[in-house]
Amino acid sequence: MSNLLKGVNLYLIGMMGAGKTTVGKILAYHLGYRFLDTDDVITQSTGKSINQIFAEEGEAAFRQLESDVLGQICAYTQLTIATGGGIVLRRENWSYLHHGLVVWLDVPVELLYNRLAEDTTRPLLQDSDPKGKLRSLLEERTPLYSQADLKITVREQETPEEIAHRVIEAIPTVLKIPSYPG
Ligand SMILES: Nc1ncnc2c1ncn2[C@@H]1O[C@H](COP(=O)(O)OP(=O)(O)OP(=O)(O)O)[C@@H](O)[C@H]1O
Ligand SMILES: O=C(O)C1=C[C@@H](O)[C@@H](O)[C@H](O)C1
Ligand SMILES: [Mg+2]
Repeated sequence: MSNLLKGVNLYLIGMMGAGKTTVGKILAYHLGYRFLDTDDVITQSTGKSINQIFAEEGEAAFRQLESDVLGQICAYTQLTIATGGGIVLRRENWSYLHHGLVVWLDVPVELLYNRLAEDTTRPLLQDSDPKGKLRSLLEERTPLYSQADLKITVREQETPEEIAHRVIEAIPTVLKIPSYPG
């Protein structure tokens, strides 16, 4: 299985709560890849939670950190990377993402909401209408997520293992094998 992607990085994109972190760890295991999460790299390198960064420095500063981290990560190979839900917002991030294979975990708003209802770690959901916020973010970002190489539409009740399995099955249909001159 570790040969499937020939070292090409796999980037998971999608909304908050889509399962990028959860499914990404399973995919990394099956692919024989290392796992990285851009949100975790940011919190570890700054020593601050994402809530804290948003509150103290603002979203724009967080987005800059996110681009910096992505720029560093894409120099490596054999990684499965769970990205932050908003990574798709900056055009420059796509030049990094497209070094690898980009998989969009597309999850209906109802399911996202059920998963995140009790969660206070997503600053953008600290809203009087979190479901409405999820809906408007998804609407705004759908054209961006659609730039992924692969879209996996997640069904209710589908386990992270099942989703990871579907991603692995679909990879050969969209493979990007590095080409070497000569
Ligand atoms: N297939 C699934 N079935 C049930 N629960 C799931 C599934 N995938 C993820 N979850 C749960 O949903 C929550 C959000 O998942 P996760 O943190 O992996 O999402 P994420 O896409 O990484 O979100 P973020 O962009 O905010 O980092 C977690 O509590 C996780 O356990
Ligand atoms: O969807 C988003 O904009 C975000 C998702 C999370 O992964 C974090 O990156 C942060 O909470 C912002
Ligand atoms: Mg995550």
